[in-house]
Amino acid sequence: MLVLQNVNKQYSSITAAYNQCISLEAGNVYALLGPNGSGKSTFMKMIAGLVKADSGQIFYKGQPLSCESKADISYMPTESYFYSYMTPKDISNYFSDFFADFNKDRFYAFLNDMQLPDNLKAYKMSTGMLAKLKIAVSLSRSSGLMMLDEPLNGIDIISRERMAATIAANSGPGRIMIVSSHLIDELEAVSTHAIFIKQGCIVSAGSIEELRNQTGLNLVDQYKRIYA
Ligand SMILES: Nc1ncnc2c1ncn2[C@@H]1O[C@H](COP(=O)(O)OP(=O)(O)OP(=O)(O)O)[C@@H](O)[C@H]1O
Repeated sequence: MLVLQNVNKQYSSITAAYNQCISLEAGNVYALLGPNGSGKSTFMKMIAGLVKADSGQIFYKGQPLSCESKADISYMPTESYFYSYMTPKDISNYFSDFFADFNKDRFYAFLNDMQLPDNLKAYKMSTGMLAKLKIAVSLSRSSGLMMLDEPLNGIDIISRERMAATIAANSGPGRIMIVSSHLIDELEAVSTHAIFIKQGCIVSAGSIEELRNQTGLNLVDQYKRIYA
């Protein structure tokens, strides 16, 4: 459903050369793993069309990326992107104006589940509340390809497990979910596949079960073996 062929992005500090063909299938949750600066966000931003690859090609549902395909692809950045004066209620109006697939009922159900008030301005929210709000906004769209960049950052340990489970519960047969995180334990519990990135290159990828069988290690120990 999503194919990257020899995609390459050159920055002065690093060449992100995802120098192989990788294919991602609907129904799966991909844990995108790697240390700081390894190229996880760049990988997602190229798929979202926010960073232009210098070479290589990206195909979504059999077609090169286009305006139509981008309408079905969502990317949640690491940073908070809300206007400080907006409440969740304002944010739901704002996003439903921007995105035809934004479902307000689903958004309010997430607010309720996450115990976020709909009338509190963003500047009054804690880091964790803003992180949950970003997840609520992202999951309220019906994109076929959903990418969440470090969604668990700033969320307390109890809520984190719930948030990870909520993300996994919103994957499905018609959707590819790609989630980056340094919280590998939480992510392993809810992912079907893992992609390890090192200095801009994919160094290992596959289903979590396959990778466990091949290496005899859980994801944390595979991570240590690759990067330590
Ligand atoms: N706009 C940019 N201009 C120049 N270099 C950039 C730019 N964006 C990213 N980079 C470089 O590309 C490399 C990969 O960055 P990226 O943000 O993709 O890493 P990451 O794996 O998401 O890191 P982290 O875990 O810290 O978020 C880094 O060396 C970074 O400095």
